[in-house]
Amino acid sequence: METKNNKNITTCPYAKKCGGCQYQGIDYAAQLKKKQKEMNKLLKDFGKPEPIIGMKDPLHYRNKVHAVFGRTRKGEIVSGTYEAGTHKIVNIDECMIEDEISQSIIRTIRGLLRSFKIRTYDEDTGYGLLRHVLVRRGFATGQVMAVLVLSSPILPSKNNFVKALRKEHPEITTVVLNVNDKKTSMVLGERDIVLYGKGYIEDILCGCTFRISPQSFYQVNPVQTERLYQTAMDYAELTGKERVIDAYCGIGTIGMVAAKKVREVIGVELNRNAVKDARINAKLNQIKNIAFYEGDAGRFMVSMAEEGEKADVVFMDPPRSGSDEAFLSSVIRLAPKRIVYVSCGPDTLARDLKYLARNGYQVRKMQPVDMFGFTEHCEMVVQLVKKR
Ligand SMILES: C[S@@+](CC[C@H](N)C(=O)[O-])C[C@H]1O[C@@H](n2cnc3c(N)ncnc32)[C@H](O)[C@@H]1O
Repeated sequence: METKNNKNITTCPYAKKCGGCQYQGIDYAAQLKKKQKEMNKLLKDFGKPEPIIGMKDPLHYRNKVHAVFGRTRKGEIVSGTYEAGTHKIVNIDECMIEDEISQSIIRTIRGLLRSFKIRTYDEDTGYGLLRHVLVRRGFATGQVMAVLVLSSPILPSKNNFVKALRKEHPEITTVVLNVNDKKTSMVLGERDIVLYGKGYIEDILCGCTFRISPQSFYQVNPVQTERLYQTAMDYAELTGKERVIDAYCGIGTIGMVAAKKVREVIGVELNRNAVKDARINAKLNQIKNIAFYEGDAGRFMVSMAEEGEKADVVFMDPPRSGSDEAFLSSVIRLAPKRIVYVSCGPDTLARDLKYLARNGYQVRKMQPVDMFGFTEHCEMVVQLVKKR
């Protein structure tokens, strides 16, 4: 596989079965053109998006690698991804967009299973232990977290297993056992048991240090995330006096990057573990003008609007499904001067922009950022300003 930006890149051998990279075999410059065209078309009612910010190196950018484990009919242990639209596992040795160190950790785990007599989980029968492995690496800190998702809290010979794993990969700084004993397509269960290290990793973005727990959301492409957040800060036009809301805040990244430039930040997030990380992150970075609330962003905004609260700037970064009417209608009541909408779902972004444009906001700037090379996905940052 070629590693440079604009050369033709040979197609990944798993491309068809995996289905994760829709732009396989397409030159990176041509991928960017396709995304630009797509964004221009989708968002044409609101103006013309800026030229897309592409990656310097579009390979191995993902800091999070997930592999599902199972067996073939012949009893061979396999790990990789589900074949598109099925529950058949495609055994993957190498992926061109995932972090290489994390991939090699997953291969090592696959190799260790037999000698430790660890059975992979069978979805149909419910027997077996190892369901998934998730590896996350802090690109700036080098810290690595391996999460073993098991159907039971008991991993036989766990200390020796961790020792054998760390012997091959001394770069691993923490190992967590996640218990998922439900018949579900969700990867992670609710309970985490720390087998080694601190149970989380840290990474650095835009000069702030962030603690990331197994269950918390963290952007998968940290190099482009810095450019994304920088654009979001520029679009917020902060002067130091603002009261800012960071909605759908995850571990508090956007709010904390903004905190140095504003009077006060309020963050809201649904995931309890992410809120816990966010609060610790504020302390870690000695940021005192920020507070985090756990809950649904829509409900939180409704209650703020009912209490007659105001905000100067609202950052919103919802999941791919976008925001909801409770949230959007309350934002309108809070009447911020600017809304900075960060989106990984351009279709739902277009839907939500339509609502905001009908209710007193004007789209001023739109910046596509490529966070997901080789896939059809595109991240967007949009600046909306309140009409006079
Ligand atoms: C795309 S992530 C963005 C997180 C963060 N802004 C960042 O850049 O890392 C979306 C976040 O919204 C959270 N979320 C999903 N539904 C939510 C809801 N109804 N209310 C509040 N947060 C929600 C998710 O847990 C996730 O952390």
